[in-house]
Amino acid sequence: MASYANQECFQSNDDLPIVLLHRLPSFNSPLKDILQPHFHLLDPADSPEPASSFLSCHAKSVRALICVYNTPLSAATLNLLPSLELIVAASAGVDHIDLEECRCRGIIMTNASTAFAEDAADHAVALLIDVCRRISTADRFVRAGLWPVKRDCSLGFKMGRKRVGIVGLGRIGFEVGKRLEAFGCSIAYNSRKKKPSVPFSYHANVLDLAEDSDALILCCSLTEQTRHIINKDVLEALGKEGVIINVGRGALIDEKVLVQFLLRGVIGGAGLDVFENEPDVPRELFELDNVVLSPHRAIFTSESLEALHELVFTNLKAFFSNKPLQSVFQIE
Ligand SMILES: O=CC(=O)O
Repeated sequence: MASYANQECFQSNDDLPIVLLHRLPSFNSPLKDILQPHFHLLDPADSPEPASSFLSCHAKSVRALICVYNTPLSAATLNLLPSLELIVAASAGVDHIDLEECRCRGIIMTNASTAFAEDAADHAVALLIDVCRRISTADRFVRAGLWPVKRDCSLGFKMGRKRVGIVGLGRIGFEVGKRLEAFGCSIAYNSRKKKPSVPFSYHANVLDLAEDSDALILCCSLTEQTRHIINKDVLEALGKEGVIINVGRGALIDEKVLVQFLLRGVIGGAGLDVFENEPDVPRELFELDNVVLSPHRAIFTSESLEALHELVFTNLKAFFSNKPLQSVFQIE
């Protein structure tokens, strides 16, 4: 359990560095209590004014902003904050933030990948095991009362010793690789650059990676370069026993093609935590036993939220004391 004891003693709100909150969902509400003694928090949600006039009124004083979960942060909102220097993204993915605007203005960004990596990786591996071993299907079978009346003879696939390709070897991807190595899988990856000192083999493009893999696990960020990185050709290369797992963002995959390929048996199965138009999930997938679905919850454990709150606190403290930040997201 982290300690947030007051390291400095402030007399009033006027002494505190000002931090703006951008739409805090209820599961992050402890964050407010953690930050309140150390920062003067501005939360447009607490004000009767419309968010834009609230922002213009406080604009000059705001140097740091916390952007929670996936609420869009557009150039128009950023333009209301001319003094902004730091965005603390309380998410691993930052595709909801106008990165181009941040890059032009030299705004620094931190994200939550260090806090979320282990739990997101556990979820990716759980989806892979579930797709291969049909655990959710077996659960539905038992709950439907079918066991006493018929035998479940559907065969799954062995997961150990498979060739797994990881797309995006950031913190989450690396944790996935570590876990699957312990299952005897051979691990390869694709990312923008080959990583020095990583024990996994590198493929410079996703198509080659898919050709050499029994399962692909998507852990990369969604950017203009990675949108639909998993297209018809990549899925065909993965092949009819191949499995795809996505804990990154839905739009990494051309979802219409994926659905067609699953229905026609062009690929072997999918474990999906994220979708192109959340919370809409293509209904055709509901009938398929080789597909496991979860509602964008790979990072949701109480421990990872606790780690997130600690990371947000640490980064804000470091920023206002001119110390190095953790988990800086490189905007390219
Ligand atoms: O999907 C969750 C995140 O990006 O943190």
